[in-house]
Formats: sequence, C-alpha cells, structure tokens
Amino acid sequence: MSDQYVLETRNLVKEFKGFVAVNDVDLQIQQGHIHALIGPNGAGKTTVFNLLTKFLIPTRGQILFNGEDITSTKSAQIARKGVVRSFQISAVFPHMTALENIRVALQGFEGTSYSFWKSGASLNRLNERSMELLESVGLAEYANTTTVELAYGRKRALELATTLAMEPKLMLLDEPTQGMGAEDVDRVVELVRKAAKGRTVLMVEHNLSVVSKLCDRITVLAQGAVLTEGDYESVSADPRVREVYMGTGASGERGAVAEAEASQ
Ligand SMILES: Nc1ncnc2c1ncn2[C@@H]1O[C@H](COP(=O)(O)OP(=O)(O)OP(=O)(O)O)[C@@H](O)[C@H]1O
Repeated sequence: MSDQYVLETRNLVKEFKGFVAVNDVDLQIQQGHIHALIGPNGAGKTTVFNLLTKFLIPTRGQILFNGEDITSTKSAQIARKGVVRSFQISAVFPHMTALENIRVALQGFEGTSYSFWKSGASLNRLNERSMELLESVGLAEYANTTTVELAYGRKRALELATTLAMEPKLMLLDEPTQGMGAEDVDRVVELVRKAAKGRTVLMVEHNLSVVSKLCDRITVLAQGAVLTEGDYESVSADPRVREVYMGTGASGERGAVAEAEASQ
C-alpha cells in the first residue's frame, strides 16, 4: 500500500538523551502534493526534517521513499534519489554571480569531471541550462549580479533555483518565507507553486496564510507527536490546533490561525 506515497515514516522516534523530540510519527506524503508540517515552537518540525534529510539518525522507526526503506541511506545518496532540501541551509556562494551559483550547483549535481566541462559544447549546455533555471525563478536579468547584492527575496529565489538544478522529485522546503516582507512572501508563494509542478513538496512553514494558499495537506505536530492531519479547512477548524497555537505564547504564532483566516 505504501507505493502510493512518495514519502512515508513509520513510528519515527528521535530522542536526545532521553528527551523525546519526535514521538512515533507516521507521515504519509502523497505524490504531487504540497504537504505542510506545522506546529508551535518546539513541536519537532525541524527534527523531523533533519531525520528525513539524514542530518540526524532516528532512534527508532522507518523512513520510506517510494516504498524503499531509506532509513539508513546517507544524505548524498538520498539527494541522488531525488530527495532535496532547500532554504535555511543556504547553498549559495555570496561572492559569485547568480549564474555562477547555478553553474556550480549543476556541476555538483552532474558530478562530472572538470575535463568534461572544459569542452566548449558542454560549457554552452551548462550555460543554457543555468539561464533556464534563472528564468524559471524570475532572475534572468540578475544573471551577472553578485549574489551578495541581491535583495533577500531574490537570494531565496536563487536558492530555490540551485535546488531545482538537482532535479528533485521530493523537495523539502524549510520555512521558505521566513524573515520576508509581504511582497516577497507573495512572490515566494508563486515560485513554490510553480516549482512544485510535477513534483512533491514537503514544507515547514510558520506563516499559516502561506500554508492555506499552497498546501494540499497539513500535518500538525505538537510535543513531538502528530496532533492531527487534513486539509487547511479541517485543520484550522480543529479546536486542538487552536489550543496548541494559542498556548505557545510565541508572539509570531499567537492567534496565527485567526490571522491566516483574516488574510483569506
Ligand atoms: N540536538 C538537540 N539536543 C537536545 N534537544 C533538542 C535538539 N534538537 C532539538 N531538541 C529539542 O527537541 C524539541 C523539538 O525541537 P525542534 O527544533 O525540532 O522543534 P520545531 O518544531 O522545529 O520548533 P521551531 O518552530 O521553534 O523551530 C525541542 O524541545 C528542542 O529543544
């Protein structure tokens, strides 16, 4: 039955010196969905992400990608299989141009030797593909701009393009709109929507308005465990979800459900 899911976790547990940060989490991410992982501060979202991308080793449980057990597969290998993480862990070099950054990402992905890339034809192919990727995130006119000079939202768009260079099947987005003003948030929502076509996306996102606009399905974590799961409508109407958000006392999240609703 697991074949219908791109990603699945079974009884996933992570303990830190006896503290249970992730408690028996069963996730099921359906092919083609944009799936959000939400929950108040300390709920275990980042830890789950780190388990999925092999930054952390689970204490117990299983992770399956397209039905294959990848619990013990290393980070670089799962990237090759198409599980790629973007955002937060910045993959861009500040003193390279946008185009150079994409080229480096493509070269890393192709893993081809320097001598191959030296040949004129392959360099042209690399440049063409780099420009396509820049265009896909609306950065074509910034190809020769040094990354450090790009506005914050554009840097994030560039990060997304370096992720797309790896041809992900499942994209893991860690707070794609973190630290952004409203205008950049809208731009990133559109970028993610576009980038998600033909792929599956799992995202951690604090901005529930973004979640409501983008996501097909939402898993709510609280105290390391799955509290509930469903579409935005059902999850936001669940009194237990309101309770955990209201109860956090975190200024960024207090009343977040209500705020997201107000912005609809
Ligand atoms: N390396 C670690 N050692 C010990 N405890 C940890 C470690 N990493 C996370 N924790 C604890 O695990 C719990 C879950 O943390 P996690 O960062 O996964 O939550 P989160 O939902 O991502 O929160 P936030 O929204 O604040 O980023 C927290 O109580 C945190 O203190």
